[in-house]
Amino acid sequence: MAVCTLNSSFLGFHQKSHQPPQQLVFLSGKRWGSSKRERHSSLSNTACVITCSAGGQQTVVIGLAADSGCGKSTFMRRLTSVFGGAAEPPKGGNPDSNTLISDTTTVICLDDYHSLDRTGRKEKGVTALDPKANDFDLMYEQVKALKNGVPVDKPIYNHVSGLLDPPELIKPPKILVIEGLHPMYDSRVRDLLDFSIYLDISNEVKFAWKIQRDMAERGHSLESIKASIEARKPDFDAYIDPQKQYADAVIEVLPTNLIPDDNEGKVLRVRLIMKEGVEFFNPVYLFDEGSTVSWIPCGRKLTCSYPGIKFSYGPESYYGHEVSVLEMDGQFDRLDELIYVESHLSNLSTKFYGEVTQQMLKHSEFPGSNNGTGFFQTIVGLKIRDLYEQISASRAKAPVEAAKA
Ligand SMILES: Nc1ncnc2c1ncn2[C@@H]1O[C@H](COP(=O)(O)OP(=O)(O)OP(=O)(O)O)[C@@H](O)[C@H]1O
Ligand SMILES: O=C(CO)[C@H](O)[C@H](O)COP(=O)(O)O
Repeated sequence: MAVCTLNSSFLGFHQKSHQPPQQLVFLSGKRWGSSKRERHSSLSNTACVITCSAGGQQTVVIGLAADSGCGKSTFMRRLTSVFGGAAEPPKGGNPDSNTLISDTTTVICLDDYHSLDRTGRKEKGVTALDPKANDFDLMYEQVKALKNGVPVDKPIYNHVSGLLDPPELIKPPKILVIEGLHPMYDSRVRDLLDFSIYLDISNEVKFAWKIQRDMAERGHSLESIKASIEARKPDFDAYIDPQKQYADAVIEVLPTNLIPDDNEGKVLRVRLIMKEGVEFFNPVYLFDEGSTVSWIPCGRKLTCSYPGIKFSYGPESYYGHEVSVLEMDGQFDRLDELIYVESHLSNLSTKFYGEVTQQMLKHSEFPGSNNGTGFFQTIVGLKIRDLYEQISASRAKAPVEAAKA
């Protein structure tokens, strides 16, 4: 049975009114809708669009939370690559759009829901991390509309000018990724997520990455970088960091334990924390599911230079949830040898032997490709593809089952 939605006013779904689009719903060829709605629809001057999906298929919504400069864009590039095809900003749109669209995925940046522009935040003395600087009502309404197959006019926060630009039209994709500071902050938005990820970069590592990027690419001084991190910290602790308790998967990035008192931040210890009992998500395991394992793979099949590589795996508790944790400390010398590690991991959701290694080799120039950040981001990308395929299959089956009953 097809479920079709006639949306008569998506172009009028403006940020000020916060009104969801008018809809007429057709089920099995019958039309369901109040006469008031029909009147509104027929009188409307706005453009119409019919979104129709076989089997009531909905958009799968993924949330990715992290502080600024913590690798969200890099992760998104790895994720879209798993689905094939390039991700690009909307064609012919605002050149400063933050949106990336590929055949399967649309990634929207939640900075677009800043309700205060740069000047407004300065005047009110709030940071972009403060919920007061963001419009969660609109975020909720628009993510819900997209999930239900209805296009929206999403605002754009322009990072170049610091202003709110006119909105851009976003059509419902197969997979919608909402990435940014607050995808799990508002419980209404959180409840719309089919899967959520938190990139948890420790302060030491965040500092090292920010210095590397902002000094080299943006011409900031060391002092100004330090000041900006310090200024954001109280709001980060209050509003961003607590979201990790809700995440289905957390990628935690810490300084290495392999070099005593290391303060260079080059060698990393990365932990993939995977919640147990999440529908359509089976945590990855090393050797034996549920056991506690420590593994040093360096030797004949994996080249390691100082300080080597150490993997660990086992069950833990995280904010009161049962989780499985896979940890990698150290870095790879040769990416083609990663196949050796991959072959010892199970539940990877790959479509063929060596797919993780292939993805890693394809993007060897991305930051984190020689350590657990790139490795685990790639694995999470494959798990999201699997989750999407399972959700789609179960939704396609549901109406058939209902029709049989
Ligand atoms: N895994 C990694 N290993 C080393 N450095 C990294 C890694 N991921 C990101 N970085 C560093 O952090 C910078 C920011 O990465 P990226 O653009 O992916 O983050 P972001 O969260 O999207 O940032 P923003 O929100 O500020 O746009 C990169 O230019 C790089 O210097
Ligand atoms: O934390 C951020 C999210 O990426 C930005 O700092 C926030 O969007 C504010 O932007 P700008 O730096 O343009 O004032």
